[in-house]
Amino acid sequence: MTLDAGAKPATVSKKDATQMSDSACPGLLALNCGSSSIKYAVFAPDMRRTLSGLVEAIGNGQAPRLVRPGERPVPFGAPEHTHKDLLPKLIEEIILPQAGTIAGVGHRVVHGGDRFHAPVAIDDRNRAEIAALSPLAPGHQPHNLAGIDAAKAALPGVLQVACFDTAFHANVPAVRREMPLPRSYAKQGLIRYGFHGLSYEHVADTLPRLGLAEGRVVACHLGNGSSISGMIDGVSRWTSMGFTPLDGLMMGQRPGRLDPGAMLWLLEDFAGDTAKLSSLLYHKCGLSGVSGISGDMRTLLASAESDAAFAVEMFVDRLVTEIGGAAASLGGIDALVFSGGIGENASPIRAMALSRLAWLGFTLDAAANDAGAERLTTGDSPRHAYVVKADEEVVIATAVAQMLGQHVVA
Ligand SMILES: Nc1ncnc2c1ncn2[C@@H]1O[C@H](COP(=O)(O)OP(=O)(O)O)[C@@H](O)[C@H]1O
Ligand SMILES: CC(=O)OP(=O)(O)O
Ligand SMILES: [Mg+2]
Repeated sequence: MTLDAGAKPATVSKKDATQMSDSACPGLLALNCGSSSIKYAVFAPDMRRTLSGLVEAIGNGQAPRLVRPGERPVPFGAPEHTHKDLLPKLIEEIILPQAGTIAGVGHRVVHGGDRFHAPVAIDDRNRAEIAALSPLAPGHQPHNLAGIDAAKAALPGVLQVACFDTAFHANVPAVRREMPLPRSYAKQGLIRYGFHGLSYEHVADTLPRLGLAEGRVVACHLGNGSSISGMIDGVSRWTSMGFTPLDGLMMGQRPGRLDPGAMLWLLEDFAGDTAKLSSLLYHKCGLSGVSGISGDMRTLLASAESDAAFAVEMFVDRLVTEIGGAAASLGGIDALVFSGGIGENASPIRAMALSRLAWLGFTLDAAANDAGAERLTTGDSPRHAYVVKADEEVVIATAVAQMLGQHVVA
């Protein structure tokens, strides 16, 4: 990740950092406000994680839960509570009492538009620019701003850094970034930005350890929001998401790719009420709308209802279709990566997808998949599939450390 400001990072060795006392080593707080969750982590300057947790199931009709490593989930707020309601309490009552001194806070910001291609220190001017992008990510950007405001109120004067989900996809070639519209629209910024870039950056950082520093990798971030990144040598060259996080795969509440004619028909059906159409597309479609039961993959996999099975089947069908599209666009595929809450945990989804991808050279190792192993394919499989645990937080904290001039060498 490169820096927007021309800061020259000083280098702190991991050994030096671990020899300092905690008070001499103020921490870095990473906040990841997603569509249905708030993930947090505090890191020491050597990128050791000293605290982490999440609040999940926000805005899905259930009571949100606070989940901390090694502890039972506990209710945290009421079903009607939004990210904005929960963030001050989370930061002031849960995170800060255990975090020690905080030197900087980094935030996931879903949309950077054509303005932000690298992390920036947040000031009033660029906060306003981030806010102006809210209509392009209404299910995310307001939550990201709520995180920025809550952290600023709790930690006045502390550096706040915005890290953009869109930045990773800046190298997608124009022929895939632009849409088949009159090109004047692309000049106005109506292009495919792609999202989940912080998660894909972590995947790209992990590829060398898997022996995949070079080659064509299709990475699937499957969470409440889901997308695919087609990478060549760790650089994004294809994305399933578009101008907004509505495009591409079927998601928890969002439909993914739709016939534009269907949108026109819906808009007429809603008598031109775009707010009503937006609410349908961001909150009432996908797994939730199709099943009529839940947008939560755990619930659907545990259900005996045929509508749950139908929604799951549609999710997998869309997934393998987009993986095939990414592979065709990259000119082939050398490896597949699953990440995100579904990608990491839902072994039946991975099994269904990999079984249907045998034609691309993936031979499922059912026992490894069921056991949650890192490699999901047999030793003699022509191509391999892996699980990489999503970690947007370490990418965010690294950007904050660099902004503070602490480039840690492990
Ligand atoms: N053990 C599991 N089995 C199946 N699905 C799971 C499991 N754990 C989490 N998930 C699914 O992961 C999704 C949430 O993914 P996550 O990446 O945490 O969300 P977010 O996009 O809000 O960050 C939900 O659909 C949830 O049901
Ligand atoms: C961009 C996006 O869909 O994010 P999330 O997975 O947090 O909904
Ligand atoms: Mg997510």
